[in-house]
Amino acid sequence: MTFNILISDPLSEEGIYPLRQAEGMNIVIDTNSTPEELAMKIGDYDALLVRSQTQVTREIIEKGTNLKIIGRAGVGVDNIDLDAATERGIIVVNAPDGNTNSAAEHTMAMLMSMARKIPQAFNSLKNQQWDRKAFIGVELKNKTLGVVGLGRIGAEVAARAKGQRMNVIAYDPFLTEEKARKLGIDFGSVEDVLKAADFITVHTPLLKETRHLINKEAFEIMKDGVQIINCARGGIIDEDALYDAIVSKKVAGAALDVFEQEPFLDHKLLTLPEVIATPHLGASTFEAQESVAVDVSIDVVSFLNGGLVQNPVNLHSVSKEVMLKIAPFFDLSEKLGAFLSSLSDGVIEEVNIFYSGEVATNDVRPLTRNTLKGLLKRNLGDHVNDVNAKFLADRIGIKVVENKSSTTKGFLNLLTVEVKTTNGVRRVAGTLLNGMGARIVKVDDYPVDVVPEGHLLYIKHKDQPGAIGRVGTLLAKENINIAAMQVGRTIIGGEAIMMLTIDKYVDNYDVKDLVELDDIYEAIAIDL
Ligand SMILES: NC(=O)c1ccc[n+]([C@@H]2O[C@H](COP(=O)([O-])OP(=O)(O)OC[C@H]3O[C@@H](n4cnc5c(N)ncnc54)[C@H](O)[C@@H]3O)[C@@H](O)[C@H]2O)c1
Ligand SMILES: O=C(O)[C@H](O)COP(=O)(O)O
Repeated sequence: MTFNILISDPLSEEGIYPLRQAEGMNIVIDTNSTPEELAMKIGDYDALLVRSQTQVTREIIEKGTNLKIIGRAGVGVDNIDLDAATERGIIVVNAPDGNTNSAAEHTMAMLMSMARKIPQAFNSLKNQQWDRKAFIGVELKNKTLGVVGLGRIGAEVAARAKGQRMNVIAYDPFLTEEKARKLGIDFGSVEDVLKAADFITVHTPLLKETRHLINKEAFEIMKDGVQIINCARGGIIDEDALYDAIVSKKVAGAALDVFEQEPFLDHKLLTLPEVIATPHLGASTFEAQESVAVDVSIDVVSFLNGGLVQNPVNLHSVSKEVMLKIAPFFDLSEKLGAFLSSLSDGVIEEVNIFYSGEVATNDVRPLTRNTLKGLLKRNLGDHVNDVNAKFLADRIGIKVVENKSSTTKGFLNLLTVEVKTTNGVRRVAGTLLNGMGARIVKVDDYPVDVVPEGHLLYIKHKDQPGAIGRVGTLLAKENINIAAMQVGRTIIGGEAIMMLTIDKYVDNYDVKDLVELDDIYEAIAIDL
């Protein structure tokens, strides 16, 4: 059997050796097609290998009628429509580790070049100027580097910065005090990091939560003369806000490898002498390119030959028998995890999942992985799936405990998820109502009956007349329409919760005024 493989971005020739030497692989390298041309020819291929340039859109995927696997030779999969691939049963694999070192080294190169104005000085020299006054830099030693996102690359950058005798302070939703102590760095909230740092480097994925994480308000709380680096993803920093912050002299320098729109030839940030930039070169080393190409090539060969893959991004690996019995709970389990990721704050230390009733008589591990997927996705992004969710939880150091009991607890089946964080314990329970779909039936100790979908608002308040009215009036003022409402309490006159379904997406900032109202204790936006 012969498989047709299309490589549509430049990959290392050494790196695709596993593909070249495998039997039955017909490899076509075509890195010049327009999106329209790619859409025309993709139907002939079993596998597509890309970097970040090829946009693997829904249209391309839908035209890929023979496509079985998409390999991303790198980390970010934001150029691939994962939903479309999953819907079409196409597995997406990436190479998450192969370019970590190169991206970290590039970040350090940008940091040092920026601090010592090396690109600007070089340009001046090339223009036949011997100018020693215009390019006075600053030392890194004893300065503070703020790292936002301490994953693979962020942690490598932090280690290197310590080698430069810098102090490092980091924020990552999965960073605990103990982990920070082991790494010899400080930890704090995003605000702590932004306030303390002389240099700030971002290393998060680009997600709804991280888009414009560094915005006008963030610049305002930073030190005067702060310098910023982005070697992660364009869009984490609001480019207009960065421009204004540089012009107003709040920010003394910016080093950018990635941009909101790529590629480009003209960019207003590049008109500023304080900005240095590279055209998305973080992973562009011989070593990284060979390594990521080897990793995806091995996975492509293995998958096409019916084997396992090392780095699945969207694979749902559930056996048919298990699938038949537990598939109805898949969506609910993910929603319970997602619900708790918004409800709980602090660093997650432990997840307890209680299965009771009939469902508990099955192998529920795929449901547990799906719950973890829901829980982790908000911070780790779309590459978390039911296959890699447990692996990621283990890597982060989250203890996961499955508890099973065939006792029914009032429902035929009940899934209860409990998350222990550094700030306490939160719990949510859900079930499937015969013919009526999924319901959340308990939040912490409060009984409710909520459809787990759309935009929800959790509000904790005192159980007394007027609370609902005050909340309704304030939401009306903000033009937030309430579609459904549930109130739950354990004792009359004690604490109670409201669960609202609202018509539009809001974040916690949008509803922060609710907790200023009398007897309203907590207001949390939950997007399912
Ligand atoms: N410039 C390049 O060529 C290049 C090369 C490789 C990777 N990247 C990009 O670098 C970034 C990091 O890659 P990685 O391999 O280290 O990923 P990773 O998944 O190992 O780490 C990302 C970290 O960001 C954290 N995070 C998520 N939301 C956050 C938030 N709101 N605030 C703070 N932290 C948050 C996560 O908890 C995680 O620890 C990605 O965007 C990736 O696409 C760029
Ligand atoms: O996400 C990544 O791996 C990097 O952004 C590298 O992208 P590239 O493969 O296009 O260089």
